[in-house]
Amino acid sequence: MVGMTHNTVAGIVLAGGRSRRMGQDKAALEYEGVTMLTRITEAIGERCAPVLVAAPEASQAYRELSAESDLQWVTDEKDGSGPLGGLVAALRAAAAAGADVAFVCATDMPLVKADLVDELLAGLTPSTDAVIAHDAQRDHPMAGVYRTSAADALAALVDAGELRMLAALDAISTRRVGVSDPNWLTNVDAPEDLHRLRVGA
Ligand SMILES: Nc1nc2c(ncn2[C@@H]2O[C@H](COP(=O)(O)OP(=O)(O)OP(=O)(O)O)[C@@H](O)[C@H]2O)c(=O)[nH]1
Repeated sequence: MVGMTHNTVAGIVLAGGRSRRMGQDKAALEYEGVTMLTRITEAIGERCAPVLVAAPEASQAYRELSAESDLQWVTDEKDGSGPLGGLVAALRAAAAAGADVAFVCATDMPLVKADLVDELLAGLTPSTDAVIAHDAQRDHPMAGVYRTSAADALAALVDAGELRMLAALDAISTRRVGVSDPNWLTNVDAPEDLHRLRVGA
């Protein structure tokens, strides 16, 4: 059955990266006068509760933003385990908050909309652990809905040294779906990406 309803869908923003290509922390970067983190948490907050921000304690985002923030922050269980390690910690926190499913995105996706959450949720079946967005270029594991019950399987991979998101998704039951507006999936890694977005190129 496709199109199940979910009582509680948490939101998870992965925000603990080092932003080396951008040269400054992407969570705190402003787009259209608002920080990326605020834009995204407000957009997904229309559908998701709680909204959790995952970052290692040592990350710039955690050190500089968490104290002043009204958001719920979840620290990675192990530093250096990358987005997958952050996802595991956040899925466990979402489960503890009563959510069976969480929408997951990166903090460098300023065009994420609540409609993306709805479209991915519509693709979740009883036997599916995750539904991720797919476009003509690639799969987008950081635009997906994940069952919180998948946390242990993903944690076992992290413990075994597998930190690649797409490889991890092959170890659980994952569906790929197209979304109606691929712009939602735009991510900005470097200053030129942000420039392109600002000039609408
Ligand atoms: N919680 C958590 N999030 C992470 C971690 N590493 C990356 N992310 C997030 O995952 C998303 C994708 O990260 P990347 O763009 O691949 O890496 P980055 O470190 O942010 O940027 P680069 O240093 O330029 O590679 C971003 O939203 C990051 O903030 C991590 O170790 N923990």
